[in-house]
Amino acid sequence: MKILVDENMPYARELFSRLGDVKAVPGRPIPEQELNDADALMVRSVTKVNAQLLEGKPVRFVGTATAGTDHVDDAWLAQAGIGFSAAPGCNAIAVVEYVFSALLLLAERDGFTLTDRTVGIVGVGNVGSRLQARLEALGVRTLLCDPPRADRGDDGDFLPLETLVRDADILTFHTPLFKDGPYKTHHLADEALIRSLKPGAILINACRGPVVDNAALLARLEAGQRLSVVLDVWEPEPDLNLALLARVDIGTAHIAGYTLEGKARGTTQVFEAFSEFIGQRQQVALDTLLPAPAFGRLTLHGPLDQATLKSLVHLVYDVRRDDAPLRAVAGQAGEFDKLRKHYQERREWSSLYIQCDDADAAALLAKLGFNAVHHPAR
Ligand SMILES: NC(=O)C1=CN([C@@H]2O[C@H](COP(=O)(O)OP(=O)(O)OC[C@H]3O[C@@H](n4cnc5c(N)ncnc54)[C@H](O)[C@@H]3O)[C@@H](O)[C@H]2O)C=CC1
Ligand SMILES: O=C(O)C(=O)[C@H](O)COP(=O)(O)O
Repeated sequence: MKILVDENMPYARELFSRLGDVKAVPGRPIPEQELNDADALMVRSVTKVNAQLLEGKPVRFVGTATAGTDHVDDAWLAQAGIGFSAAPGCNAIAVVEYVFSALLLLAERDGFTLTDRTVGIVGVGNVGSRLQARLEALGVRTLLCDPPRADRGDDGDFLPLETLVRDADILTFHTPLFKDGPYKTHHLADEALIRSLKPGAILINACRGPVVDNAALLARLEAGQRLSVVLDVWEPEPDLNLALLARVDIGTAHIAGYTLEGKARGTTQVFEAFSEFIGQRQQVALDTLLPAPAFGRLTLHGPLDQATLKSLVHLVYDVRRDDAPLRAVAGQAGEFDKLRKHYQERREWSSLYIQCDDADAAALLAKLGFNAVHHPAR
């Protein structure tokens, strides 16, 4: 059995070779001749999976090691009898930590305290709900918008998008990309929405580029609207608008979800789904795959304030590490994808073991997702 895997999928060769012959290939563009004798295809978000790619090919299963599935025509796969699995939630923690890294940076630069700000979260799924939990643990007020969940009667105080636009100081988008339908998210942040944001607001998009109308955003920034912007995703990718990149406060190459843990979870989730699909069910413990992190352990003396939290967060991941390289190469053919392919290892906060002599600091850091314990000073 031949299993084609995207070369940007850590641990794929190691895992899938338990089930068949593995060939690693680029995802954009994917070498289509490799599909002529492939039984299974494991992709990431850069590969469009549809009839045009797979009609008449022997592929019986497609896995995508991603949370988003807008690159996959799952309705066509279903009618063609091709099995399909995504990796919901695999990189949600990574995206949350990206957002925190950006917010703590802007807070220090602009001299504000996060607990004095209200954060509007649009899309309260795997990413949005974890972001809400961590912000609330820190004492930050959140406002939530998720019409599909509200319509399903899920627990939660879901508000109309207009309320978030009116009341939030920070508006962050974590929805799928729906091009149409009752919950359409394409250009959800349009000119009118952007214009209505509070003066000095922060707009974050770490879901899919077209959820924010990039041309309208650029026009508002060029018109002098007081707005800070964090963009991890662009309209379009990989050929983002250079004028927009020059105007945003933080700009990165669609790497918010790129922790090693997040990517490894993506690979293991599709591996487990495929093993089940072929009747050879296997499960993988993530910690058997991951290497030891660069920072093992540290001691925190005294209480946790915002500046200390920023130091800890940025010790693990500082978003500037990804902003500068994008600005350096944007506009050069192939460089956006190269940044993503050769991504420097990044870990999650849980990889940092922190001994705190202050019990409240330990409890808060643990709630935020660090591996923190209280260890009284002697
Ligand atoms: N930048 C990156 O590296 C990453 C980007 N993503 C993107 O972020 C999206 C969200 O990720 P997850 O939270 O894991 O997905 P999820 O599917 O768990 O959550 C999405 C939430 O958005 C809600 N939603 C759908 N339509 C909406 C609308 N019109 N208005 C408001 N809410 C709406 C859904 O009901 C759901 O609760 C993914 O679909 C993916 O496109 C995800 C991971 C990494
Ligand atoms: O999971 C998702 O959805 C994402 O956006 C991924 O983090 C994107 O990574 P690639 O699949 O494009 O490598």
